[in-house]
Amino acid sequence: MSQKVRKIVVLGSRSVGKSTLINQFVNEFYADAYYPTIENTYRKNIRYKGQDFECEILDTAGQDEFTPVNAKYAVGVQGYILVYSIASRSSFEMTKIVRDKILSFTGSGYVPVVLVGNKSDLHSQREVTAEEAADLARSWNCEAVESSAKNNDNIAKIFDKMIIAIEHSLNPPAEARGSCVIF
Ligand SMILES: Nc1nc2c(ncn2[C@@H]2O[C@H](COP(=O)(O)OP(=O)(O)OP(=O)(O)O)[C@@H](O)[C@H]2O)c(=O)[nH]1
Repeated sequence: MSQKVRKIVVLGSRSVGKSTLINQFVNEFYADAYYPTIENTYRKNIRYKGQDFECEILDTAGQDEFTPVNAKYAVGVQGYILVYSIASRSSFEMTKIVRDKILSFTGSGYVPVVLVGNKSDLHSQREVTAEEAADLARSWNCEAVESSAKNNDNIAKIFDKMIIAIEHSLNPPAEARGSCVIF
């Protein structure tokens, strides 16, 4: 069966673990060292419902409120993984700013997103509850996942949920498409 290509962009504040979680997923590799990313593309196949998806995953430099969303992060992109650290409220707030920028750049009211609270191993430093992340995700009509790239906890789940969200957006159920009845 032919492979479908899915382009996914990973965005979020600096040092929340974007590169680390991608490396855990793609290369099963974890490093404690921190090297700020400029930009990197990774590839990995994901199998979902008997279909293979060739995922192109774009790792980006940490965002702040002044970082523009450029065409690279929008043209041909089907889904976004927005990452914050559960130990950083400001990084959680940044996911809202980044999503708003994507919506205004693409001129759409909805984009497939998985909201990821990484560093879930840092229990004693937690600043963002799982409930408020779930509430935010619900308001975006998307899913929230807490992960630890350090412990390889829930990393594959992030990408599974991303593929599901993209497939739903490309093939919405009939009622969401506004089905008609022919007599
Ligand atoms: N405790 C803990 N540390 C993590 C986790 N994920 C990443 N880190 C650490 O956090 C630091 C930053 O990780 P990166 O993956 O480089 O973060 P980034 O978001 O790609 O950073 P930028 O390239 O600046 O945007 C590194 O020292 C990682 O080892 C995690 O799940 N738990």
